[in-house]
Amino acid sequence: MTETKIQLQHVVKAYGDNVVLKDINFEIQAGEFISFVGQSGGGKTTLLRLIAGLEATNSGDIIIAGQQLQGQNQVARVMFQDARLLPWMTVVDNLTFGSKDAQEKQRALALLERVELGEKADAYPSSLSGGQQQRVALARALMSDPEILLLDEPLGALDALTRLKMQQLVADIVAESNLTTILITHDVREGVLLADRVVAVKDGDLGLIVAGQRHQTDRLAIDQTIDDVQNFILAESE
Ligand SMILES: Nc1ncnc2c1ncn2[C@@H]1O[C@H](COP(=O)(O)OP(=O)(O)OP(=O)(O)O)[C@@H](O)[C@H]1O
Repeated sequence: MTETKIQLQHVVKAYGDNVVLKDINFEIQAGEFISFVGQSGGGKTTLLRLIAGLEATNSGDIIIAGQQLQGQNQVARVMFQDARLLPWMTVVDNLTFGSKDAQEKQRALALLERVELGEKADAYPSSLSGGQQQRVALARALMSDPEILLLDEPLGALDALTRLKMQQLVADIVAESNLTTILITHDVREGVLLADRVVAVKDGDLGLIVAGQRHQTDRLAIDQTIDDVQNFILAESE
């Protein structure tokens, strides 16, 4: 039986007169991978911040595993476009925040191995490439064994090849851990390839929801879905 992990019920968010999210109703099942795509300013990041509990709704409810969200979402972790590592701490200390606890350090080292950065545990962030820093950020996000992973354009600043490799790593780790995942991306292809469902967020609404291509290899179907989503985004932006 599937468990509903995230429920958005009549969610409204405004900044002053600017109504950013109008009346959002959406459910995400445990283990699902959802991509939010759409043009800048559509409200994607705002939606993610509400689910993370970093901001409050004006009205409506956010329910996490059956419980109304109040304050910060304790079972979710967010990964941003920039890695936000602490420059004065080594890579492993960025995961443990300098804790001397042996088990915690063990877990951090295992996660660094998982993101293929075991040999960089004692390095400082400034000696790492952008892609490596994002892998550290991913490992750090996993330290608390979250149930929900919120990805706010985490691959946006990477070069094309590094980005493809990171997409695969994210897909593998999410699948292994059965994480419920939301990805915000401007890259419709990325959103379609990684997700179970793709949501085009437009003018404060969830305008189009289509099946993504996670676990699928039918190139024609993938290309068709990408076209459909791109056409929708462009058509709506007149
Ligand atoms: N803290 C804030 N105060 C005032 N307005 C805000 C705030 N955060 C977001 N907004 C406004 O909310 C709207 C939606 O922003 P949001 O960042 O959610 O869009 P987005 O779809 O994620 O865009 P992008 O893809 O560029 O990140 C924009 O008009 C933005 O100016």
